[in-house]
Amino acid sequence: MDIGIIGAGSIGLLLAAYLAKDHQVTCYVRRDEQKDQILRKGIVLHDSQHTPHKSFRVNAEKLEVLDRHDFYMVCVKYPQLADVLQMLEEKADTQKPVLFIQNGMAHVDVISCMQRTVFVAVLDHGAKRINDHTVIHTGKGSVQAGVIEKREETLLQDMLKALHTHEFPWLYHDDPVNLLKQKLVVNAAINPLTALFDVQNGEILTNPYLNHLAKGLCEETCQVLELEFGQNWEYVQSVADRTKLNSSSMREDIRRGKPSEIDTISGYILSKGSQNSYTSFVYNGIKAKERSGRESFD
Ligand SMILES: NC(=O)C1=CN([C@@H]2O[C@H](COP(=O)(O)OP(=O)(O)OC[C@H]3O[C@@H](n4cnc5c(N)ncnc54)[C@H](OP(=O)(O)O)[C@@H]3O)[C@@H](O)[C@H]2O)C=CC1
Ligand SMILES: CC(C)(CO)C(=O)C(=O)O
Repeated sequence: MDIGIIGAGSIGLLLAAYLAKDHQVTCYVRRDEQKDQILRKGIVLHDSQHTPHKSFRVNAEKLEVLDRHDFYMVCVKYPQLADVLQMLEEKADTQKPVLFIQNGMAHVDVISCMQRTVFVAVLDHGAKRINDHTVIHTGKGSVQAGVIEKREETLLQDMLKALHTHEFPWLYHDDPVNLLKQKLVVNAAINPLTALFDVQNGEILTNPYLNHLAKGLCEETCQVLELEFGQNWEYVQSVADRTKLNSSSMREDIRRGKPSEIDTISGYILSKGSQNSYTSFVYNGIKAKERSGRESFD
């Protein structure tokens, strides 16, 4: 298949490296330096500490020259999604499907209104970009994708069969919105707290005050999403334990002065419910951090 991957950060580079083995891949980036690095050196993938790294040849282009492909995959973070959607509307082949892999849920409302075939996916891979053309596969998992419109099921299933390998599984899920909801509970309870208090994920379990706040966030999120609390709170705690030494993506964004995904995580919950005092506090707290970060760069 001929695949266009938009955004070559941790996830875009990871997908591009694995797909390049069997498919023709073009990475769309926004900086000339990144385009040059990928074209000159290929994508370097470190998939474990014990195997030598491998390099994969892919094409690279600036997003402004977005071309025709069989399948588009959007791998930018939520704050950059609006620019990409505009470019897709203007330049991408309207007959070809687009897969969105963002965390959070605010994008679902937006993409559901697009006049084209859209799919959503949830990844449980861990990936970390170490430079413009190198990515470490920090945690192996799968990509689970599903449709928004039932009538597009067969098309997606056929495409996933073409992408799937034992080494890097691409799986069909018949209720992707539910998967996104479960992931949203984890991100809503862990990400803003770890960013506000500048702690690793494990502190949610070991600091009783943070544990109390995380539980409150989890309760509010489950209520808005109409999910059972007990099971989801267990899940949040198991993820915090499994990733106890990780620094959450929101903490990293705030530390680097980059816009976070707060609007599609806590912001989405606030947009759907009214009595959410814990969520409102962390939402405004992260917004305040983003604002002060920006002022210090001005
Ligand atoms: N990392 C992970 O392990 C996981 C991430 N996710 C989700 O996947 C999504 C992507 O995450 P991740 O890869 O970590 O994010 P990154 O920040 O690493 O990558 C985003 C990339 O998008 C690029 N980008 C931004 N705007 C544009 C644009 N207009 N045109 C072209 N490229 C653009 C950025 O370019 P530049 O380098 O120039 O800033 C960057 O390379 C997020 O929603 C995240 O929540 C989900 C599961 C796991
Ligand atoms: C699961 C968790 C919290 C792992 O750090 C994550 O998804 C993130 O940081 O965005």
